[in-house]
Amino acid sequence: MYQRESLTGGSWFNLAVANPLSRILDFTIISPFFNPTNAGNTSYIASGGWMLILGTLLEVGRRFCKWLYERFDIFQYSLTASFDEGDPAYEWITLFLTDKKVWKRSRYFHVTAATSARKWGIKTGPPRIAEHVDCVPTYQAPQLFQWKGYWAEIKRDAGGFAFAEERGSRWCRKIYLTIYSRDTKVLSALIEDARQLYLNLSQPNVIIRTADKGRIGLGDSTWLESKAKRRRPLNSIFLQEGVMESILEDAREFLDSEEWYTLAGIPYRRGYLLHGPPGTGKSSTIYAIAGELGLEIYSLSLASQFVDDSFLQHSISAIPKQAIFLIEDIDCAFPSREDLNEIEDTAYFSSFGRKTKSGQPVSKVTLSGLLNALDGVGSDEGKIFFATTNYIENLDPALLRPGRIDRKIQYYLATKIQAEALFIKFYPASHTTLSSELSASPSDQVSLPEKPPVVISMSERQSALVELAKEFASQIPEHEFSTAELQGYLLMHKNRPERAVSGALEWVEVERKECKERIEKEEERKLRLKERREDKEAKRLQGSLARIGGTVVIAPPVANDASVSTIVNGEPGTGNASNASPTSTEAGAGLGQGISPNDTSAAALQVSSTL
Ligand SMILES: Nc1ncnc2c1ncn2[C@@H]1O[C@H](COP(=O)(O)OP(=O)(O)OP(=O)(O)O)[C@@H](O)[C@H]1O
Repeated sequence: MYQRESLTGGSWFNLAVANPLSRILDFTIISPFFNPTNAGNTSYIASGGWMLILGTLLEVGRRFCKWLYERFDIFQYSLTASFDEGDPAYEWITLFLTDKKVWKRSRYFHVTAATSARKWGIKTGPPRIAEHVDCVPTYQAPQLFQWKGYWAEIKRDAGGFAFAEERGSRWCRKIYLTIYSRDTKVLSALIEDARQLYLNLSQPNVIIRTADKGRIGLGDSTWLESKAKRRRPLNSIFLQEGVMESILEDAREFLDSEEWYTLAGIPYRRGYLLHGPPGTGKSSTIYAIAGELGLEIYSLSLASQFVDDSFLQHSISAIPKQAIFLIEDIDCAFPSREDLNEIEDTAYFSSFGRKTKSGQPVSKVTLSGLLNALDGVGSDEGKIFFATTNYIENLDPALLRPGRIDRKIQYYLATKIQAEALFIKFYPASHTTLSSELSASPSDQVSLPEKPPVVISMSERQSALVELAKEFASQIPEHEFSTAELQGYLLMHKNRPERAVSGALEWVEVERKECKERIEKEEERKLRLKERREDKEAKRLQGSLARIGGTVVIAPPVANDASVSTIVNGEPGTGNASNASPTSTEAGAGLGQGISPNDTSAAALQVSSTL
């Protein structure tokens, strides 16, 4: 009775709405199920029912409003975009925020001294605490700022673990940009503004991105590591005449002809292979071209233990349009037969994966995986593919076919002309002092006669240096040393061009001697490996024959493996007779022991039956 009174008496709500409804409920819906004499209980249940209906109506109303809001854009006054770390757009926006000094009210900063993380060399963050670190605001608390009259807000995720199939988890960072406008063009304009700023600021540098397995995860965020390398002027690289110009022209033409490729139905991509001895300028060429064309480099090492076929596919498809995809030392994925044998014999597992004894990593990428990745969707968007190798002969013809590799450019050891150009570049007249200009220093007293310092004009110094360069070049043998080696030598005499010239002949002799020793050591190593392999094969064969009741006679190695015949006999029914063949390979196969085709020297094993 008390409850009924409290519901029906007193409040405006009960009088105006609840009362009539509860009566209806009382008499039409609920009453038939209860005893009419028990009026107190009935009204309690009726009020509950009414509350239920009211709640339902409110929820339906809320959902309806939400539906209207989402569908008809009535109440929306802002647009929000999110940026994932690892995506190039994330970098554009962080640089934009830094440039707009949005960090001013930030209270949290990330400090880094790692050069790889300090990207543009601009004054990022607050006034620098020290020149040796970068302070970058974390934007963990939302920050409001104005851009071209629009209010915007920035917020960064504190981070969270995102899980990616097969690849474990990574710490995922996002930036949310909310702009208080209903026009998507405003948002696009802001992002374009950020991109332009990024391009302008990074112009003196080439941005090189590398894939990072540690944080690979959802979406396309594979290229998490990036570093900025100072652009290298084209004229600081000395190649055979016209080589640099022709690559550059070809790449420029390619970048300008997207429409032509589309009309012709040809996949819009271009591949270059730079091959030749180490230290001849292959990588330097690529960096210089990237700087000249304003392209970013996405560099992947096939030797990395986390790079397998699916990673390769994923990372190529994550490269944006008009960028350079670079694979250095592409041959490492396809070792020569000799290397394969070595890997087989000596491979060991380190904490960084499988390596040969000499420390050469063994790639997990297969040829078909690489071909698929290069042919796949990801490779079809104006990407320029560059690969370098020291051993073109190890590459499969399938990889070298046009469409995958459109141009092959050979690099050579330095010529005299290159040596001369390098010398001149090394000693610019404006920054070089000739020893004749110096008063003899104590260290020079032994080798140089004491002379009073002389004053010479810049042009005189210039012509003296040109003469020195010619003299230097005349002492360097053609195609014997790489440009990197010559550079290393000149670095030893950075401020003393005359010394560089006078010591060149001696240096050549020393280098030749060291090179000879290196070659001899390498040959010895190969010989030891070969002997060990032959020994192993002999033991394997002996073991097999012992099992089937034969004997093995090991004949001395012969010069021409192919001329050696192997006689295999064994118990009837073991298949030996039918498998007897002139090559040890087949003989081995007949015994159920596979011998690699390269082991023809193992054909020196002559096997005869005791039966
Ligand atoms: N042709 C060249 N002109 C100017 N500098 C060169 C040239 N070749 C090599 N160098 C110098 O030698 C060093 C190594 O060069 P780079 O890495 O480009 O050679 P590479 O052919 O790519 O070697 P590797 O095959 O071992 O990767 C760089 O510092 C570069 O400045």
